[in-house]
Amino acid sequence: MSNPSLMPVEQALENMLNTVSTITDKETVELSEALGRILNRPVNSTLDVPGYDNSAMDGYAVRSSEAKKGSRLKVVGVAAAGHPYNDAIPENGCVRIMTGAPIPDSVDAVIIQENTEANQDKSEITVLQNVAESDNIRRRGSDIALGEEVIATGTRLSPVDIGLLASLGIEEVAVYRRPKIAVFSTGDELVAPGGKLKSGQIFDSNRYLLLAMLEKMGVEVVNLGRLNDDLEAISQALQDATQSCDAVITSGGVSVGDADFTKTALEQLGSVSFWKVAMKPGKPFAFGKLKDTWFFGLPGNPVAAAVTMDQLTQPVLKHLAGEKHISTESYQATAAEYLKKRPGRADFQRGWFEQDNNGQLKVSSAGSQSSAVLSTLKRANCFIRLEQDRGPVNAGEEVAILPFSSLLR
Ligand SMILES: Nc1nc2c(c(=O)[nH]1)N[C@H]1C(S)=C(S)[C@@H](COP(=O)(O)OP(=O)(O)OC[C@H]3O[C@@H](n4cnc5c(N)ncnc54)[C@H](O)[C@@H]3O)O[C@H]1N2
Ligand code: MOO
Repeated sequence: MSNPSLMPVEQALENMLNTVSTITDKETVELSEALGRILNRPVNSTLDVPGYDNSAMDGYAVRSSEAKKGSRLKVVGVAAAGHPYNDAIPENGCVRIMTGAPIPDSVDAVIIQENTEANQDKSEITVLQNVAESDNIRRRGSDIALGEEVIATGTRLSPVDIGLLASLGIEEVAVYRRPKIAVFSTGDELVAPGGKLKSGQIFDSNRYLLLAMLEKMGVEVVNLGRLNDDLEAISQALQDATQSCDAVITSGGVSVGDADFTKTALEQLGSVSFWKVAMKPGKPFAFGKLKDTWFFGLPGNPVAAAVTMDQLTQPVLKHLAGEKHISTESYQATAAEYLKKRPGRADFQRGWFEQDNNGQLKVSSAGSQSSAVLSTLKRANCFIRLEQDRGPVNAGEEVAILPFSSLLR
């Protein structure tokens, strides 16, 4: 059933991830510039968080042994966030305390305001309920302890990470240099958007799609434009890209047609590790190297270019960029309809999934699965991932769905 000249998707990914090594250069960036950057070494806390025992509630700081139901305590002072109470507290005394305020010495609990009754001038309270030691106290270091690792190497910094770093007072972080990735498209028929189409011409959509996906990845992009189906021009562009780029991504010209020169150019100048993957769309994907620059030859059909960028190239570029913990979200969903599928290649069908009234995930086809039809990629919110050797899917069968990654949204 399988075509031996096509490499299974998992093997293609493994091959690339084992071949490509992570960038070694690092740099220091300020916190305000760090969003989406990848941490080059772990961040350990230089503080205890919280930095001191403090109150979780508005109420009264008390000695739990004295604050028994019915007992009366004298209010000897006030502690608020930013305004600690530093004096001694006499026997059967307590301190009015606000949320976030440091816990004064010699008390061990906070009784919430609702469990007390204050006299007219609020100089005394009556305890309405017992309180136990440590009640309503947020202990020093209970969130993060001094020295604890808070963010691991290889983490792509999220807004939450940025907030966490700020809470620790960290203003600079060590990150990997961003990879520099060149993109060009090939095809005599291609016209840049804004131009005028002559007979037999189409607009170059792939380059814009790929550049946008790369921008979302946070890499440095180099737009090398559109090239004619010309071996010399393509060879020159590939050589130019090796001067300064970590990787070059092309679209088109990797199939078997008379004008498919990209792969030929790479074979002459560098080396092709593999060509043709058992996936649909995306079969004529090529991977190789040109001097120190990695090469990803994506197919020309727009959906095949998008799928191979998302499913094959993205994980490898993340690895190149230093990102660890690269995972793909995948769920089981019930096929709402019959899905065509032939054994031989793993399908990444464009689907639309949603939850039905019972909370069950249902998925249906987004329409045409032709790799030339970009509009159904727009109408989809997931890929329906069907294994290489399986046949069609009947309505009601369970299938794997991959909700679109941030690159496609
Ligand atoms: N005899 C065979 N023919 C084809 C095979 C095959 O195995 N045997 N594979 C098919 C598959 S699968 C795909 S996908 C395409 C990929 O071909 P290429 O990568 O060589 O791409 P082109 O031939 O240059 O173009 C294919 C198609 O895509 C359009 N295109 C190209 N670049 C762009 C762009 N930047 N923006 C928008 N559209 C683009 C191009 O006009 C063609 O229509 O080959 C099949 N053929
Ligand atoms: O990559 Mo092609 O899509 O399978 O037409």
